[in-house]
Amino acid sequence: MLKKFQYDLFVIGGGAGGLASSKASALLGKKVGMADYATPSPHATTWGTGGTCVNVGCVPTKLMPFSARMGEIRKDQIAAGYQGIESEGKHNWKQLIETVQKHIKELNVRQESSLKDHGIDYYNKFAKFIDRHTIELTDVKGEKEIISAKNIIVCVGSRPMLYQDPKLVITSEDVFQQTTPPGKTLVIGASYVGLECAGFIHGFGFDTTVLVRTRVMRNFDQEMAQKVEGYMSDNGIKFVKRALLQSISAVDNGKRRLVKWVRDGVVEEDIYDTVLYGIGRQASTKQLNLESIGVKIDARNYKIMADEYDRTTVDNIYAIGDCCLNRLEYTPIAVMAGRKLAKRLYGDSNEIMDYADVATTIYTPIEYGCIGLSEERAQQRYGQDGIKIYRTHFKPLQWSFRQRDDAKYCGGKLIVHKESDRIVGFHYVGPEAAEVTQGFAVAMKMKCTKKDFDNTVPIHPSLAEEMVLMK
Ligand SMILES: Cc1cc2nc3c(=O)[nH]c(=O)nc-3n(C[C@H](O)[C@H](O)[C@H](O)COP(=O)(O)OP(=O)(O)OC[C@H]3O[C@@H](n4cnc5c(N)ncnc54)[C@H](O)[C@@H]3O)c2cc1C
Ligand SMILES: NC(=O)c1ccc[n+]([C@@H]2O[C@H](COP(=O)([O-])OP(=O)(O)OC[C@H]3O[C@@H](n4cnc5c(N)ncnc54)[C@H](O)[C@@H]3O)[C@@H](O)[C@H]2O)c1
Repeated sequence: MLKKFQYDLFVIGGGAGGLASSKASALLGKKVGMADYATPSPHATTWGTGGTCVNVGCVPTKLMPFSARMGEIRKDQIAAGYQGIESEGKHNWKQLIETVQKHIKELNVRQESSLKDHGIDYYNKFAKFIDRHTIELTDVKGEKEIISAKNIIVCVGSRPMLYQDPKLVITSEDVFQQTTPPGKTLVIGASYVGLECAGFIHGFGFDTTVLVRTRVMRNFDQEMAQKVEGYMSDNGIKFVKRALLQSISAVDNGKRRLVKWVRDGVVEEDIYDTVLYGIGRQASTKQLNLESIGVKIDARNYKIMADEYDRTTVDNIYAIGDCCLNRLEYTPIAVMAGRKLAKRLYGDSNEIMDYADVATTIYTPIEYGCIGLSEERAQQRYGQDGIKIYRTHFKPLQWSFRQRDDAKYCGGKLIVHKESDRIVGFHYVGPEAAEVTQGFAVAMKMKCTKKDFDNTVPIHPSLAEEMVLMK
């Protein structure tokens, strides 16, 4: 019998969700194709296979803070008796970028060979719908080809939101590739991207200011947000709060940026070498032709409307990851959603994603990890009398080598629903927040109670100190 479609499944987007769903489908015996194409940023930055996380997201944003911390550790090494490192030393930004990019290139190659190993046809081409089963693919030279598929998964992710003068401002997409040091930097936005970038730029010794429209980390537990902000500002990062950006213009023969903002009705200004936007992201769905084939997208942010089974409004088209409405924008979420979707489509599973109690970490100079509700949200849900808060403050053992006044910002908080004794919020500010929070994520998934927590024996006395106080 003549096969009607070239592919059982075609995946648009080769990021976290695309790689996971295409490989899982191929392992279940399906003929799979995948297109991935990074449209250049306004600064002509582009990248290879693997999507946001590998190229311009998790991987570089974690390598940079780790690298920045190495400078900090130098001071501890001296106190711990290491010799010959007394000089402050200079940091070479270009060397750092080359090292980070080398690692990313290795990941790109690994991704491509893994696709080959799975028998997946990979197209480094921009995809656009012609109809619900037909896709036009365009390569970098503008050459086109058409493919057809029975099912299609859209996981095109998102790109940084650009506000004023994109040519005068860089984003998280550009900063990891530019070999010239950022110099004096203004970061606009004070959530994940803004604070992580401000943290590592300052960590490498550059004068750094964060322009904050409302509050720092406004969607997070505010007590914890104040700890992160306090630590960062005690260490020299400046915060300009309740400030509305007014204009950005090129000065000094185009080399620097004059930025004006309004605060308390007064216009203030300063000149920076670099201005970086970290003001959120927008789904990359605009040029996909989705609406004309019947796939509904949200008019405000162009996100695809998909149900709990990841079905769009067209029955052979599915959507996962950052391009979907009301999804958490994290790599492991896109990966898990992709695998589960493949197993529902081609395996015997009916399992859907559970988005409750997902752990997250912001890799700020002092890391913050959390799971579940903030104190503010818990109060809204259960009322002020319906919850009990347990707090701890501690000095991390590894910070004992020298006097650190900023240790006061380390701390944690458990939010407990009084009636059921269930822990509904976990918050931690301190070293290795990602690892600590990850460990607790399982307990939260198992609907751990405060009593379970009290009965858990810690691994190490220093952890005991951190945890006992929460009891
Ligand atoms: C700076 C930064 C740091 C981050 N750090 C973390 C972190 O520490 N932990 C974490 O969990 N998450 C982190 N994230 C979020 C994480 O990167 C995303 O949630 C994840 O990449 C989403 O995966 P995705 O598959 O939905 O989309 P993406 O990874 O964005 O992949 C989409 C792919 O589709 C391609 N594409 C788009 N349109 C087309 C088209 N028409 N044709 C062909 N290809 C197309 C894109 O170029 C891209 O390669 C970070 C994000 C950023 C920006
Ligand atoms: N560690 C991690 O897991 C990690 C790291 C980076 C990014 N991410 C993911 O990427 C997504 C995007 O992160 P993000 O930080 O870009 O977006 P975000 O939506 O989390 O925060 C954007 C911030 O910019 C502010 N803002 C918006 N417009 C502004 C303006 N004109 N002027 C000043 N401030 C403005 C907002 O108030 C908000 O605080 C997040 O949802 C997150 O899930 C995750």
